[in-house]
Amino acid sequence: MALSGAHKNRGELRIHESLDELRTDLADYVAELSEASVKERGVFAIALSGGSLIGLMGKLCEAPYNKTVDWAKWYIFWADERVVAKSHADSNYKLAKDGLLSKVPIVPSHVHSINDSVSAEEAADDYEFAIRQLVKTRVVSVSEISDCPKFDLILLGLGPDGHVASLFPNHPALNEREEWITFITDSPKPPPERITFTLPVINSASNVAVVVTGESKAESVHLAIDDIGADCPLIPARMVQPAMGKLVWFLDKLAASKLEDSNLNK
Ligand SMILES: O=C1O[C@H](COP(=O)(O)O)[C@@H](O)[C@H](O)[C@H]1O
Repeated sequence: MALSGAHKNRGELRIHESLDELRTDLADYVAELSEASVKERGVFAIALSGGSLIGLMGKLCEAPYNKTVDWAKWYIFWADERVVAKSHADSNYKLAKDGLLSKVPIVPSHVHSINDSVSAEEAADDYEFAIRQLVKTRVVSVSEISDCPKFDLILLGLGPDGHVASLFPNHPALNEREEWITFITDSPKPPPERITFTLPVINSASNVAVVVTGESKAESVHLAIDDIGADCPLIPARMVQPAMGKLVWFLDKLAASKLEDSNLNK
């Protein structure tokens, strides 16, 4: 790891010299959380995002992880999904299926993807209902301080505009406090129709990791993490603040290039 650091409110920073190093650290991190969760609860409830994240998780399909991780105990969810057919190139499910899930022995019935044959609103309702059933059976545990599900791990990417999951800057979905899953039909990034975990669900997780690479995201990383005063734009990534859980940022050098030195152990 090139640098590490910690911001008092905004989590642990892991900054990597190369993408290869980041991929290995991310695979180690996910494998360790999986092992701890299976030991404690018998299952590992993990929520994925789309975008560049899945490619960065690729090492999990390789030795030693493909053999050592207890894949049969994994339950897979999506922190956000585009409301398109599962075979569509824009589908976050398809991305994860092709890049990860088809390469490791996941139990097919443990893969909880959205209903893609209904409207975005119905897909969000259906997904929340499905998660509520899994909370009842303790596949997903429940937060001690809210009525929200407590995922063992939520993995997020970051858009150059500061969006996480499908929570976009200045969008009303950011204010949703009642629903676990909400929907949007006007995403500024195509495709327009999406469902997304709400901030209360993200912030109820036991662990949240935000995985960010590339210079185009450096400004958003700075705005999400650094202390930049009251008049700074409140981008969605800055609102990711797990109440009881642990937040870790996996960054490459380019994504970290605008971070203030005071956050880094140099
Ligand atoms: O639209 C989305 O974008 C973000 C970021 O994607 P990236 O390719 O820039 O890493 C992603 O995390 C989210 O799941 C996806 O729906």
